[in-house]
Amino acid sequence: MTQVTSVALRRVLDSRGNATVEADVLTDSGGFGRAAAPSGASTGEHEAIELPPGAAIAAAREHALPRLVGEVYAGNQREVDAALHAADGTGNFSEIGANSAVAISMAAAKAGADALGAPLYQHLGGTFRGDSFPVPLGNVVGGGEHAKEATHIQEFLAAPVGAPSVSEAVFANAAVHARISELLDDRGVPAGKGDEGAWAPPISDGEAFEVVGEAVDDVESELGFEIGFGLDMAAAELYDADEGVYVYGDQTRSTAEQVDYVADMVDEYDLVYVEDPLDENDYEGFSALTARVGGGASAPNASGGGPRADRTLICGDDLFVTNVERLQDGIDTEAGNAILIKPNQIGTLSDAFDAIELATENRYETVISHRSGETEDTTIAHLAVATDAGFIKTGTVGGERTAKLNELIRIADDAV
Ligand SMILES: O=C(O)[C@@H](CO)OP(=O)(O)O
Ligand SMILES: [Mg+2]
Repeated sequence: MTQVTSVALRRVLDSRGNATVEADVLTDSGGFGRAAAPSGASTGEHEAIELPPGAAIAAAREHALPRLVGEVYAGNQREVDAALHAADGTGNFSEIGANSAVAISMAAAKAGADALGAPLYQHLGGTFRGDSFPVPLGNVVGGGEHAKEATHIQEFLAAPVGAPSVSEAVFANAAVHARISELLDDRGVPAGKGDEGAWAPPISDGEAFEVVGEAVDDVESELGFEIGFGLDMAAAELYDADEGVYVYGDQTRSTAEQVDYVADMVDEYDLVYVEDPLDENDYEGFSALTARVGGGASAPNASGGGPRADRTLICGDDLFVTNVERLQDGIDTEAGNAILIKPNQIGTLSDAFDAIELATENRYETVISHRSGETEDTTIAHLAVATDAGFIKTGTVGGERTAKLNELIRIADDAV
């Protein structure tokens, strides 16, 4: 029923106007799945390798398709993903491209779900999933690698941790985004948008903290539930390894100063979430900051599940790159208490699941994430529900972002 009978690959557009890989997987009973690879701009140096789409497609056609078509069952995700690894043979997908691998892996999951007649989240997570939803982290102001002449910090995020439903959470983030536009207008600041649809105003990080803090407070009072404030600092992009300092325009901070700066911002703005506050190789700095503001990596979760609002989440994205070995190093050194999960960083859904499982066993919060270059693909919405993730980071506005947010609303409405 779920035996793979064909895999088609093509180049399609992503949200930045670049080419990316799309895969179609078909099974013998007519199950069909289509998925496309996203692409990062602030990529971690330890990520699986993305090849130019044309090269990734050619290599996957040559090496992977013979191991998939007529050979594996789309309903057996581990078998599909093992075939992709065997076809690649390198450990980091540099032969067939992590972009080809992830597109095929996700398309196979959808084809398996289709053949079995189950929604994707249920195929991936089992029949008891679908009642608990992630808190959407909404990028509302940003710069870094996602927008020129804007803030040094890559993402200022709204985190509607008190929203009574995922739909209200999604609309709360859109309301914060809209409120920021008004506040920037009041200040006479013009603002275009960055790669993920966040406002990209030419203001200092300090001013962005003020504007986002005010917008979050305004929308929180208007809607009557708690909206937290978070950041993705993408600090590896700020770090000058030769000098050992973080560079914010003409200001620099040593590692100790960076830890102090982040801890001060956590206190001042009551941050619920800080991603990549330090360089992607600085486990020590992550553990120092986690000990200071993260409540310790093994702090008990007072609510017994779901988002851990009792502590600031210190999340590793470029640090862990969805990789179980790097996460294990983090667990051993108590570096961070949350992990960003991006399937294309590691190349397959099975590898992403392994990282989620290891994180959960060790009380690390999981945050399922988009990339700055995206498509209309909605797999990550299903992955978040399937794994009971506490958070999803997938933007606030813009078609490729709302595709995932609206899919969460549909899942909650039993409409998928
Ligand atoms: O750093 C990040 O978390 C992501 C997504 O927001 O950006 P990119 O895809 O450019 O790595
Ligand atoms: Mg990040």
